[in-house]
Amino acid sequence: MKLKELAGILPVEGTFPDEVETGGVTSDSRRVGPGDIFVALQGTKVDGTAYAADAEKRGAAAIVAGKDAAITSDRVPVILVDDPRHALAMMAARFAARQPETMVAVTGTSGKTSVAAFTRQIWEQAGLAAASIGTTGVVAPGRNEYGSLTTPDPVELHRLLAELADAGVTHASMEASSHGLDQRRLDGVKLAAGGFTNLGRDHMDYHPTVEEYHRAKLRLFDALLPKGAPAVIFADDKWSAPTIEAARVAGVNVLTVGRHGDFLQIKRVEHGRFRQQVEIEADGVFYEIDLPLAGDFQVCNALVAAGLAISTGTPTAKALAALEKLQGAPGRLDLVGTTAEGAPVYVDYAHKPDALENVLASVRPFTTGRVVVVFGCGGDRDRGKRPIMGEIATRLADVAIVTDDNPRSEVPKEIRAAILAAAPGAIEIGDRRQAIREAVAMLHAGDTLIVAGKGHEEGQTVGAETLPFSDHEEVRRALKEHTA
Ligand SMILES: CC(=O)N[C@H]1[C@@H](OP(=O)(O)OP(=O)(O)OC[C@H]2O[C@@H](n3ccc(=O)[nH]c3=O)[C@H](O)[C@@H]2O)O[C@H](CO)[C@@H](O)[C@@H]1O[C@H](C)C(=O)N[C@@H](C)C(=O)N[C@H](CCC(=O)O)C(=O)O
Ligand SMILES: Nc1ncnc2c1ncn2[C@@H]1O[C@H](COP(=O)(O)OP(=O)(O)OP(=O)(O)O)[C@@H](O)[C@H]1O
Ligand SMILES: N[C@H](CCC[C@H](N)C(=O)O)C(=O)O
Ligand SMILES: [Mg+2]
Repeated sequence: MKLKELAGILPVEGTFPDEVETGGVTSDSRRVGPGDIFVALQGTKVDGTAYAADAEKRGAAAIVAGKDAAITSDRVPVILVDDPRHALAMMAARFAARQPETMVAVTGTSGKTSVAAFTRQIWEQAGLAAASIGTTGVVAPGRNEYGSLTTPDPVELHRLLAELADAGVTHASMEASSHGLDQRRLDGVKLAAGGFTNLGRDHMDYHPTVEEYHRAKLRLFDALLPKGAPAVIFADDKWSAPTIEAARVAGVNVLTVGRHGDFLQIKRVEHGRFRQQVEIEADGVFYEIDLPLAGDFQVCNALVAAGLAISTGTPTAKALAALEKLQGAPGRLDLVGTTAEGAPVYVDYAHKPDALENVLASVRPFTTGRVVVVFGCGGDRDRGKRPIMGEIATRLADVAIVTDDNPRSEVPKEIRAAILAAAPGAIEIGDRRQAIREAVAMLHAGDTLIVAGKGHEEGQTVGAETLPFSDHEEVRRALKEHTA
């Protein structure tokens, strides 16, 4: 592609020789090949402008950087723009030039992975070639692979979307993380609809205030969705009202779901350990749904997913009927087994306060005995959430066991101490395997155990090393020992 064809994204018209030919775009100098455009980003760790010379040496055809960058070159054009991350994403979209026709994105503190997976499953049941992209990776026909970020970097994302389109995928759902939205990773993706689940404390090590965190999430509605596009918003969260308000101001078509929802309204829920009965009203028609998932929050996720599918063309009755066959996303209130006396053991991904609060509250209605929780907090992550999660665990569980969850470079005992400071009566067992074993061993009939924080993860990161570790496997092993 000629550099001048990128006018509109880059201010190149008339400034550079027409013959500058470009082959692709990257923000990583180490990946620059001859003819690529290198975009120098101001990162959170290093300043990408420091690598411009390196990129030039590797054959970059042009360098793009922020307005205040001090880069000069005698050999290649240096183009300064207001927002280099946006320019990177838009160029990546232009080079890829294709994506699945119908794409939706969901944001919120909790529930994104579940909603993305559920939307894909509803489409699949409607006979469509569908994909989902998020924390648990990419799932598409004949493809199921793990990825490292919830919202991939734009160059990788647009490459992936082109691959999916080439493979015949017509519908794709993806997670829009606040980092992804803030860093413009989704810019250039043509979205047909957007979803919002909830907002709570998360990533306070990245976003200075919760308002700025909310602002980042709102980019989905005011910067990415076209005017008039459906915005499916869960109506029962404490952040629903400001979200609905902001989405209306942005000019998108707000469709609310939940107990206070207008588009899909929950009339009644009967909670069970393995499934729940839900009555929904949509456009004056009542639907009885036998949802094969536990946890009130899964009703929210299922409805946001149904809303996204319906608003992008799946008939309401079909989308709601599909909810009866949903499979939970791996590690999200995932029933691994029961003790001989019938006490269920779930593996869950709650690693932030609101998620922990929700998951513990959601098992209470069907727990006649004690709610037992095993959890920890990750190292090198938001330290402020530790006492908050300690308080939640002791308030909502009858037995709280504090253990390790990816201590990374921190001293594990100090992380545990920060949780325990707000968790009087909690039991401390640093070794996660032992913690799970002891929790399973103490279960009686009527109890429920939740092993929270790791969900689908398959490792425990201690220092710089990630040791293989799976909560699923540990629970299975402990259940076997317990019943032997
Ligand atoms: C804090 C954060 O979000 N960082 C992301 C960000 O990196 P950065 O721009 O800060 O990178 P940096 O290391 O400071 O480097 C600056 C620039 O110099 C370039 N560079 C660097 C070295 C070199 O030799 N040459 C060179 O060109 C880098 O490629 C980069 O463009 O942009 C990169 C490309 O998109 C991401 O890979 C990277 O994610 C890191 C790995 C990460 O851990 N991110 C997490 C926190 C994250 O994004 N999580 C969210 C939410 C998770 C959830 O709650 O579900 C997610 O979407 O996954
Ligand atoms: N709608 C919801 N409301 C509150 N908590 C939820 C909701 N959905 C899921 N959770 C809790 O959050 C955990 C993570 O769910 P999920 O992976 O679907 O969310 P996510 O937004 O993708 O999270 P992450 O940002 O960590 O990837 C679940 O295991 C559960 O504990
Ligand atoms: N995407 C999140 C996941 C955290 C999961 C939890 N197990 C932890 O390690 O804190 C992060 O990397 O911060
Ligand atoms: Mg996720």
